[in-house]
Amino acid sequence: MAMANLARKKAINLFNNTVISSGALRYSYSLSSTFSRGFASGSDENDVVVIGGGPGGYVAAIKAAQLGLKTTCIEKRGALGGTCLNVGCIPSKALLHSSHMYHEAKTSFAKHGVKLDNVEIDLAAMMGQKDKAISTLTKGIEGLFKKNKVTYVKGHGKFLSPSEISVDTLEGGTTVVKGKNIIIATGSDVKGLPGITIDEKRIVSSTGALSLTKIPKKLTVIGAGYIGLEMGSVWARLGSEVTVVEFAPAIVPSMDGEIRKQFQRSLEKQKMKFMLNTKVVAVDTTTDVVKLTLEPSSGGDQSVLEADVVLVSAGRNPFTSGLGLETIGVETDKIGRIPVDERFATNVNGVFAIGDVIPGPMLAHKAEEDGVACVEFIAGLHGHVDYDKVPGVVYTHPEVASVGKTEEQVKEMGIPYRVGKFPMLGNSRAKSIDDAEGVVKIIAEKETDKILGVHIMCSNAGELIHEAALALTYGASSEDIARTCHAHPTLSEAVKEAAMATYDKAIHI
Ligand SMILES: Cc1cc2nc3c(=O)[nH]c(=O)nc-3n(C[C@H](O)[C@H](O)[C@H](O)COP(=O)(O)OP(=O)(O)OC[C@H]3O[C@@H](n4cnc5c(N)ncnc54)[C@H](O)[C@@H]3O)c2cc1C
Ligand SMILES: NC(=O)c1ccc[n+]([C@@H]2O[C@H](COP(=O)([O-])OP(=O)(O)OC[C@H]3O[C@@H](n4cnc5c(N)ncnc54)[C@H](O)[C@@H]3O)[C@@H](O)[C@H]2O)c1
Repeated sequence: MAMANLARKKAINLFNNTVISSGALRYSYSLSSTFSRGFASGSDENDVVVIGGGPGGYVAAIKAAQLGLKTTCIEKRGALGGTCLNVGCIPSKALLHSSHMYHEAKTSFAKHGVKLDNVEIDLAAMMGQKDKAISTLTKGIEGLFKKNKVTYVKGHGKFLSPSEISVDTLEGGTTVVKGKNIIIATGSDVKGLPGITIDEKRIVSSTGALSLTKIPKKLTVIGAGYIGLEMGSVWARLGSEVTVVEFAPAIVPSMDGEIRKQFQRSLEKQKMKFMLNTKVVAVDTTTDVVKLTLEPSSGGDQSVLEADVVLVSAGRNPFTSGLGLETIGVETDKIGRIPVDERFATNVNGVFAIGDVIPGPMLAHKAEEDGVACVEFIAGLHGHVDYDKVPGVVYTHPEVASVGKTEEQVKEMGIPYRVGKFPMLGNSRAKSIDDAEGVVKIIAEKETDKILGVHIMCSNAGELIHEAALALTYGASSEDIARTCHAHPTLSEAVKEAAMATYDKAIHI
């Protein structure tokens, strides 16, 4: 999927040859026939119809409208923003923040000379603050649609033909929306596990875990990935005894091994328990407590674990149910994803797909990048997304953020490399705020010093990682970062020091 730099340069040359006018960029649609079915001439036909109003879909719709294309977005949930805004990124970050404040008030404020009596949780108020954040943001996107003249159709869309979508509208009735180009941005849904029925009360998906009305005494999490660790952290901070059952031998299997070990130790200090190499083989909900039968991943003696609530967070599946893909012949792969080419085109002419429904990391910012690039291709321009440089962040405390290759991947590729590390204990800002857990790790090619991967565990790692993402995007060396002046005292200085340690020596350790 990633477009090579060479292809990008070619694209820019093509762009320069065709569309620059008086110093301003004017978009020429002369190339569009190569990429799409062209553009609408009739009054009721759209240039672009987007099915799904999540981060992939709504961003694609706004960008298409900004490029001068007549655009409609169809969304069935009655609110824009998709999984991310309604039941994903935003509510989880709201609860992570609120629960962190509670935990800090209970465990750290006194050290800073702030004394409070009887710190209490008002769970309803906490949920209320989360809900307010969601509704403000979803209304904000509706405002952006109006500003950019995107038509918003509320309802469930289904293909009648490659250029016609039948919509069962939320207000009742059916309407047909026509488009020269259709973008499928229908996202993903929780992956269920055999024999486990999600009721969103005692056996919950992330959606249920974001809206519990009572703090469970015992919470069992199935899957030590992004959702399990973030939602596990929320409820552990609020007082639940959290046990995470993970099939693989490690938490977040995609993470750099060294960082992952430190991360697990940190979560264990926060009283989260881990049962690795373990699978759930049966769940019994017939009594007051849920009983999970566990077994080693490779088979062996069984044991029983009791919980009040069980969170199923073992991954997500692409969502295309009821979309009528079979009517128009859009192909899907073994796990239901829609394969696309480098222009996000499916096997059916004029039908494109982006975001969680296609292969690649299931992340909101990746879906947004897909959306922009896809409509740029439709408009006859050249989009660009490099999946190797998509940052990933686990928003626990400390946060863990990474971009580029892990040390294990670099080793496997046989590239000679150097590693530079800097512990947060050597960072004056982290020490001054008494939040110095973690490390910055940089991996660079030995011969050229070009940065291959950056892994950060610390408070605000999710903000710090973007310096590294930019460095990777522009092919920077560790010396480039090390010689860039960083403001003092900041957590970012740890990135500079790790870069110094990569090509030479750090100062403050
Ligand atoms: C608990 C949780 C936390 C997360 N946290 C983060 C995070 O912190 N950072 C991050 O980057 N990612 C996070 N994610 C992942 C992120 O939410 C997804 O990667 C992102 O939402 C994908 O965007 P999308 O536009 O492809 O799909 P979605 O956001 O899933 O949107 C698809 C939309 O299409 C609509 N739709 C589906 N079928 C139809 C149809 N036939 N007609 C009309 N509408 C339809 C759906 O209702 C939905 O609103 C999180 C996910 C979860 C579950
Ligand atoms: N901060 C973020 O960016 C963020 C937050 C939440 C979700 N997300 C996205 O949402 C997606 C889904 O999140 P997720 O946490 O459900 O998936 P995940 O892929 O991150 O983790 C799933 C985990 O479950 C384990 N697993 C799978 N089957 C199992 C089984 N039968 N028993 C025990 N463990 C099992 C896997 O080994 C893996 O570690 C992720 O791909 C992620 O991209 C991102």
